[in-house]
Amino acid sequence: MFQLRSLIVKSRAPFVANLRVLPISTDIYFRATITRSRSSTAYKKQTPSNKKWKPSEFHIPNKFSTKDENAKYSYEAVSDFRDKLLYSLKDNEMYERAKFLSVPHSLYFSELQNFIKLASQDKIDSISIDTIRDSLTRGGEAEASLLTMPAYLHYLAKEFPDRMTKFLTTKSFVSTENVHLVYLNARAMRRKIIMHVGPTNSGKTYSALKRLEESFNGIYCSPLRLLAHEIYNKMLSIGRPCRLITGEDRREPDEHENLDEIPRDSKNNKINTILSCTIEMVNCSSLFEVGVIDEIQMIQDSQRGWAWTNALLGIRAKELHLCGEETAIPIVQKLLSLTGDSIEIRRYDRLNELTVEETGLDGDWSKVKEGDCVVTFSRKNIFKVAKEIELASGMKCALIYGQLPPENRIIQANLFNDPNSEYKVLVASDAIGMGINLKIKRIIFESVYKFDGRLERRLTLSQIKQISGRAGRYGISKVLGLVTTFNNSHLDTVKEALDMKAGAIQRAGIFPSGRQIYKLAHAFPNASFSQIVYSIIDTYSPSDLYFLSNTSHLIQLSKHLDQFKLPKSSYYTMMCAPINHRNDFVLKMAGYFANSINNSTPLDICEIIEVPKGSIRTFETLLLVESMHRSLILFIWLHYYYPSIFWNLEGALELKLSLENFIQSGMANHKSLKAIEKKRFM
Ligand SMILES: Nc1ncnc2c1ncn2[C@@H]1O[C@H](COP(=O)(O)OP(=O)(O)OP(=O)(O)O)[C@@H](O)[C@H]1O
Repeated sequence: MFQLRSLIVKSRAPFVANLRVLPISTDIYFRATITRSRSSTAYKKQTPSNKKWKPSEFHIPNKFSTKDENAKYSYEAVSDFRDKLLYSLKDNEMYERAKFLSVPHSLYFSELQNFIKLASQDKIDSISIDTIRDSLTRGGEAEASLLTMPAYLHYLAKEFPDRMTKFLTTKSFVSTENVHLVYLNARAMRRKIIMHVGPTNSGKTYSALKRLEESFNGIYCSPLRLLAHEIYNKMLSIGRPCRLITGEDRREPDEHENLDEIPRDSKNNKINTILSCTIEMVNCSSLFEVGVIDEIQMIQDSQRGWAWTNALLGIRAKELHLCGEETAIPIVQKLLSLTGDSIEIRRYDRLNELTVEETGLDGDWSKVKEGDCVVTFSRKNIFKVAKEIELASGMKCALIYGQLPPENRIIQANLFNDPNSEYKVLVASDAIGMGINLKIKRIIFESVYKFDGRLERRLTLSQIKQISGRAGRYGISKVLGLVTTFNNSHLDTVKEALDMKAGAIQRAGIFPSGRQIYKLAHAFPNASFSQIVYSIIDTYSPSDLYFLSNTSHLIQLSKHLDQFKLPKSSYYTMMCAPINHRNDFVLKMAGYFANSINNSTPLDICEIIEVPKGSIRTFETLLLVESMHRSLILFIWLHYYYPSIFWNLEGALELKLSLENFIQSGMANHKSLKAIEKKRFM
């Protein structure tokens, strides 16, 4: 656990002492790994006759398949899956979850063997061997248990309904039937949906935005903060009053416009504006003439897909434009067949050709040229690669990565786009993978594998297409787009991905709604935050149309916040708040903020965080300042929900600007940043 320095955090701040003692267990859900190995004979002995279980399936597939593209299957993990399931379901923590839903002890343990036998014979409706096997190999017992526990409880409810009444009541609260009817205001209208589909750089968003510009009032939903900022600035630049709402930033038109000159709605005298927001911040209550949802294929994203489902079902726009990949057509059609909205599909072709080069860079950074963007997948690698490129090629690199505040990303993007700047190369993470228009001539994949927190996974077809699509943007870059790889051996993977069609999307992500949380919190008045979260996960019924978005971050967050006895009314706010559960500093600050909510203690962030003196000399300081910035963003977010607790917004915004300037000074000097020994910062 790192120590906060008094230099950076004012020592009189009350939380400093607290922070040092808070136990943060990052391995609660990811501790289980696959350790036992089996010989192939043992594997054969255990393997049921089911033909799906072929050892060949458990190696990294050479070719992309639409079914599974990425998992590094471990054959050992599959061979003893019965033991693992039994072991994980017998775990006391698992039984506690069942107990919370009033499952009798005797029933829970007496039926376990039977359930596992049936599951291994693929005779349990709600779960297939394939899914259990996938999750065992991907995430170990902990992840598999997130799937098998609900399956087991559903099995018990089917076989012993009289003994599972509480489970059945809770299940009815989180039902996935008629999700579309939750949005009654949108259901009260017949919307016209126009779906713009095609490859990257084909002008889909351009066409939808043209319609938005002409509209009386409208909403643009972005997959990224940076893109929401880009559209906000674009609208202002053409004289359209625009609002911006992202998890961390809210801007109203009166900061930029003369209010008297702005056209007003004749009925309620409200200003007619365009709203540019990140998709999680979508407004489903106001009525818009035109709405635009960008990158609709993200509806299948395991973490964030729910936000696209929510926007698609909930936006109250007479005309709703969806931009994205062709693969999203089936799921959109299925959902719209329920809502009764009309749909028109417009197809687009790529405006600029995209070519994969004949060879990679052969592992040689001196082959990098002006206008290249090198894509790599960790913050640590971004700095390392940039340094190597600057040494090998003599060209300066701009850097863009996920943790960098959007304001700093914009500065870096502008430095790269400006032909007169000395920054000729961009080194970026996949944060540039969607929508953003950068003057990139060639994309270079430093690797085609990305660590997802547990395993190195090959990039998906969609990721490779999206990232490659940043090269040769029509109207910005005058040349055709080029793509290559740092390692020659990765080139075929990229070629293959760009030639392949991704499979159709069949299911949309969903996430517990505020209403469900409210109902459950009332049904279980003494329950902790994590018990409420588990009760949703455990009673969720699989559906052909929806899947429950990845909840592991929510579990970790809720367990952490359990220590602070949050009021129930805050559960949903904290669930949606911008809290990166992998960032210890932010997680601790979230706990501290939760404490303030619990005690109704007013908090001035300027009393807690201050900009460090001097300059950034180490990666650690840069990361710490980035984490402080993220905590500040969380504070600002909470201000909008609890203004009397999280007060002094003006001071917080000033501090935000100072931190961004400080970060910028570190970025300008990134080549001379040093690492101190603690690697965990990176
Ligand atoms: N008709 C047009 N006239 C001028 N510029 C255009 C036109 N159509 C597209 N562009 C420009 O081409 C680039 C790519 O367009 P756009 O962002 O709409 O592509 P897209 O299909 O949405 O791609 P992606 O999915 O990669 O975001 C943008 O810079 C856009 O401004």
